[in-house]
Amino acid sequence: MELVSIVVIIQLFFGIVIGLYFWNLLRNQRSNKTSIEKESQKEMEKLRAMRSVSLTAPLSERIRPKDLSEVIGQEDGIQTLRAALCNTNPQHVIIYGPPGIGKTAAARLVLEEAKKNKNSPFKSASPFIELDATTARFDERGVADPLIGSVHDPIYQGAGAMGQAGIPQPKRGAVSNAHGGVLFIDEIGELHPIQMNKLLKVLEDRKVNYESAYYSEENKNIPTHIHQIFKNGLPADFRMIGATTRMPEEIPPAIRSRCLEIFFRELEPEEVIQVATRASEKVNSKIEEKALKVLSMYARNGREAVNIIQIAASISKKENREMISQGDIEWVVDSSRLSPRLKPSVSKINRIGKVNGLAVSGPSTGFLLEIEIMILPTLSNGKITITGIAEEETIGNQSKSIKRKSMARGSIENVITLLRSLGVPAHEYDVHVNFPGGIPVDGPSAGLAMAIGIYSSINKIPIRYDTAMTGEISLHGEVKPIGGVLTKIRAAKQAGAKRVIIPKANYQAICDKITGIEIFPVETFREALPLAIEKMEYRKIKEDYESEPSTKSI
Ligand SMILES: Nc1ncnc2c1ncn2[C@@H]1O[C@H](COP(=O)(O)OP(=O)(O)OP(=O)(O)O)[C@@H](O)[C@H]1O
Repeated sequence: MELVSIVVIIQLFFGIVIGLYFWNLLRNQRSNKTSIEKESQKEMEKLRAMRSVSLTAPLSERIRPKDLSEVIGQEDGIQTLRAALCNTNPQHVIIYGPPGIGKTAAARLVLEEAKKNKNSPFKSASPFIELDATTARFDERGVADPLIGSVHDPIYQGAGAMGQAGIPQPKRGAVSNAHGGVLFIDEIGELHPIQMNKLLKVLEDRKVNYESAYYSEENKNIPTHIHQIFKNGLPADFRMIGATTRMPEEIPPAIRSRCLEIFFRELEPEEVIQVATRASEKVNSKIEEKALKVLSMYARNGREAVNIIQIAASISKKENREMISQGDIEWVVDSSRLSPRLKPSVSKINRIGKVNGLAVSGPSTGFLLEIEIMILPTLSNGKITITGIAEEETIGNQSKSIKRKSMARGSIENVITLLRSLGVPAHEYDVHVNFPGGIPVDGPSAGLAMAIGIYSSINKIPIRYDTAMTGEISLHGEVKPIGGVLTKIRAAKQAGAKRVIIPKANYQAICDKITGIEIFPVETFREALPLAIEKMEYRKIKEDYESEPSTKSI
């Protein structure tokens, strides 16, 4: 009897101990939970307080165009963008252009425009997902990849309840979030080559395939949706809009070949004025006309124009003035150390050995380039000196590039041979060609201008100051096509040229849309010459070299 009561007492004792242990555990859990909740409440308070504070949005955001028609100066680019995306079969596109000219603004608006077409595959709920390639870094082990997505394997911290159960969890990337809509990749040229290759695969397959060493088809713990994703991939059917300030050659050909390429151009001073005027209206300020003029000399793009207005408006308001003055703009320009827009203009007189060439820098910025040529009787077989141009240039892209000697020298040699074949004794002179201004020039497209310049110097015939020209020249005097012709024509017009000579092979009907400048498409040097030099003098030259037998092939 006594033994029984001892056993009961012991059982009771252990029962109480175990009970106390679990009770304590439960209490700890509860107090843990309450302290987590308390902590969370405190953080929520802080979050609410943070959310209640907001500075005003930058002006460039507030005046961001709300409709494609509000994007100034990019009519051609936008027309192509519409053609690419607002139809029954939208295409992937890449938009090239310098910074701050409306690429992002247009990309953000085109999906909304496309949705208005009832035959468009985009639906009202189609998403627009934006990703900045400069910050879309990924982890090589595949733990995190904001573009493609990744798999959280059970070993990773934060894998949660599923992780504890040994379940790998696929995490969506931007390509899947954009499913059924548009994925906008800003600065696509900065994407890491590995991400670029993965992106290509997704564009091809229209889905993302995930892999994990922790995935097993037999694992019954894994939920059906995860089995589905590992077996069939995650849908990623979208249209991509890439934007870049890089040159097309710097973008991998594989991605370029899948996209329609669209070029946005630098804004002209009058267009910068339009953006600035809208910006000043938005901040309820008026602006002097002279102030706008100064602004357009310094702001290279829409974003710069808006930023200048924002600061100038706050100066004028601080001084209780409604009007932004020329002085306000000058102050901003000076304190921001802005240098004036490079704005070469044609000279006012016809000159010997001075010719208006045309160059393109970046994807779509054109320049007028006054090429200077000086000749001196040679001391030893005709020396060629070139200044103002890189002696060596790099061609290719990020993954593969080669360096080569500047093509300008080869181009001048061609020109000299051509002139000699025309009976012009170019070899009897030392020729010095100078490209002032440090503008990057590609040698071949300045061929025609150099030929005209050397011809003018040797024959002492002035070149027309109102005429600009571009074109590669062959040994037989043919004017060969070059790149960026529309940009160059616009640059010629901007610089005050009234006439421009271009290769006939570059002429397109679209050239006629550019008003205020006469365009002369030519096939040969012989056609270009009378257009480029003073009329009176041409008659004489014509007589001279028509007597030369070697000109027949020209
Ligand atoms: N063509 C334009 N028409 C109207 N506003 C413009 C234009 N270009 C720029 N802006 C103004 O400048 C701001 C910046 O433009 P946006 O971001 O579209 O330029 P971006 O070409 O995408 O530049 P980045 O390459 O630097 O991203 C816009 O919010 C708008 O206020």
